[in-house]
Amino acid sequence: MKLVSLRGLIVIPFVLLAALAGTTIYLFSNVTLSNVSDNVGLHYIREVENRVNDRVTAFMAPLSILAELNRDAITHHPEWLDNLDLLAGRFYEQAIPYPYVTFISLATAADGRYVNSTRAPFGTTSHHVATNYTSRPGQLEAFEYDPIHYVGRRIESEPVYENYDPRTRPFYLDAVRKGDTAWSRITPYYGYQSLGVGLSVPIYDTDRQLLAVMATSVALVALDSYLQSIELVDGAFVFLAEPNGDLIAASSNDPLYTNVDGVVQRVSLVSHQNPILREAAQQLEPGIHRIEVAGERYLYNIRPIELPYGQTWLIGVMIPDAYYQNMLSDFSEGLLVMVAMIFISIALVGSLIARFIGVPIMRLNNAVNADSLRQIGALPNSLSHVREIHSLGQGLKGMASELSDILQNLEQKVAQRTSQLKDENEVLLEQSTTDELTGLYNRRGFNVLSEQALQRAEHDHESFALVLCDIDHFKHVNDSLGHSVGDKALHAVAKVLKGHFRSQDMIARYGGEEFMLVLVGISQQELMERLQNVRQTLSNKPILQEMPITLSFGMTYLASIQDMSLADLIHDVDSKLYQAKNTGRDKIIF
Ligand SMILES: Nc1nc2c(ncn2[C@@H]2O[C@H](COP(=O)(O)OP(=O)(O)OP(=O)(O)O)[C@@H](O)[C@H]2O)c(=O)[nH]1
Repeated sequence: MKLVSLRGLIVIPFVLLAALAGTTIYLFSNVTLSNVSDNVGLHYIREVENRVNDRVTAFMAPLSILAELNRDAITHHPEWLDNLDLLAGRFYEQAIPYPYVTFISLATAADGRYVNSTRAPFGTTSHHVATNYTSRPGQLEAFEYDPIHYVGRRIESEPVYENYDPRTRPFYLDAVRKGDTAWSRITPYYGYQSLGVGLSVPIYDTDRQLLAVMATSVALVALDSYLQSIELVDGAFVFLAEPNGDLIAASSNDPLYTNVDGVVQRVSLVSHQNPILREAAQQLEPGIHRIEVAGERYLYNIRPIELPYGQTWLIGVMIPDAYYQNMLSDFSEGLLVMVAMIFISIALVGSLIARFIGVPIMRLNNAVNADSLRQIGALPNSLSHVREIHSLGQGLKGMASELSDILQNLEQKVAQRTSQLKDENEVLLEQSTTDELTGLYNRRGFNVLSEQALQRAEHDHESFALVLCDIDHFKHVNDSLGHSVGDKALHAVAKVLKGHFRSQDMIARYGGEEFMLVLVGISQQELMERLQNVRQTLSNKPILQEMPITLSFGMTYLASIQDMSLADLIHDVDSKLYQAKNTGRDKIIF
């Protein structure tokens, strides 16, 4: 089973969570920002377009209003055509509210009479009327407006045109050709720095006979001034153009037409000196476009303006991406900081949780796994501020303290019990190696100690002697005096033997009435002396009054151990004892 550390379990998910949250917020916000920025750009474009659209629509409205107003009036009052002076006054007064309306004119179809209200494109200073019938037919002259007679004093400074037949003029021909209201081409006014456009209306009688053509025109310089007056963001453009790309007005202060040697040519977007407008000319379909010029990207929209009588103009607005990207860059930076803060906060919370939970639990874990109750006892009382962990720590400390006491008691008891067992073992060992009747070692005692004695002698280069002695005719003692007397005799013999040997010498009851002596580091002479003394004592101080007790001895003596096994030695003393028994008893054979 793969194990995971608690700290890792807390920190890693938190860090992953923080990274996930941060990335999600960042990506989501970036997408949102991107949408917002596009929307900001579009919103800006729409705003400009709406303003231009409203302005153009409002600016151009008088043309159709005046055209329709006069067409309807004259259609219903064809008799007015008999006195064109009345119309001179009417046209002059109609032009007053509209400073950019340059001409309101009328030409009769039958005889080519012509009357107009004329004004320079830039204001009211030279507003007057003109006719081609006042002095003599066909002579076009300018007159001051007279509020009573309408056609007042002739203006000497204005030129006079002979044989002026309006029916040959484009405004007249356009209307007649179309048979309905017609727009004129946009052309510059002669002698004025302004483009102009006109609307001409054929007026018919009830039999659809052409009575007259009424026309009106407006100077477009105001639209150009208006576009230049709009406060645009840096690098932005607004233009008003015809669908073929010919410019009508633009926010840049460039000429809208050229006049080379009297040849007038409109400036078109397609051949404009500004590369951005040239690029814009490639996409004149209504809608949103993206263009790029010299590494600068633009959001660009074309919106058609539908004027009356089938005329369409285009409004183009371009704004550089940098505009709204700059606007939003501060927000993006703020967003980055915010994302970083969220990331750091979540990671910090994870670390704090890891610290408040993970660290104390790790300390608990280390203490518990240290194989020492003392480590648990040494844990601080304020292990953690988390209640459950604090409680766990306290509980473990309590358990450790209790266990420590129990162990201490247990150790004491074990020590006591061990000591007792040791004593008991010693007693048992002694009992198991001691002959009950004589108090000497028994056969088991002999087996254990004789081997040790042999090794000690070999190690210390000491002499080693083995003596086996047997009570003579002991069966006779038992048989004649009884077993209890026999036992008493055995006990007495043992006592005699003990009395004649050193404390380090081992004396064992080897068989029923057989005794084995093991002696290390004793001279053969001394040994012999001691054995003789035993015989002497038994002889001098009889154990039993009824009969003497004698012993037969088999003895083997080694001044140094030379590859002799104990079994060999025992066998040797046993044969010698047998020899003593067979040769009269009460003797020592060695
Ligand atoms: N009372 C008493 N008799 C014992 C004890 N152990 C052995 N005996 C007796 O010792 C006698 C030994 O007899 P034997 O082996 O014939 O030897 P013996 O009569 O001493 O003859 P030799 O050894 O040849 O001199 C037996 O009668 C045993 O019953 C004991 O613990 N108490």
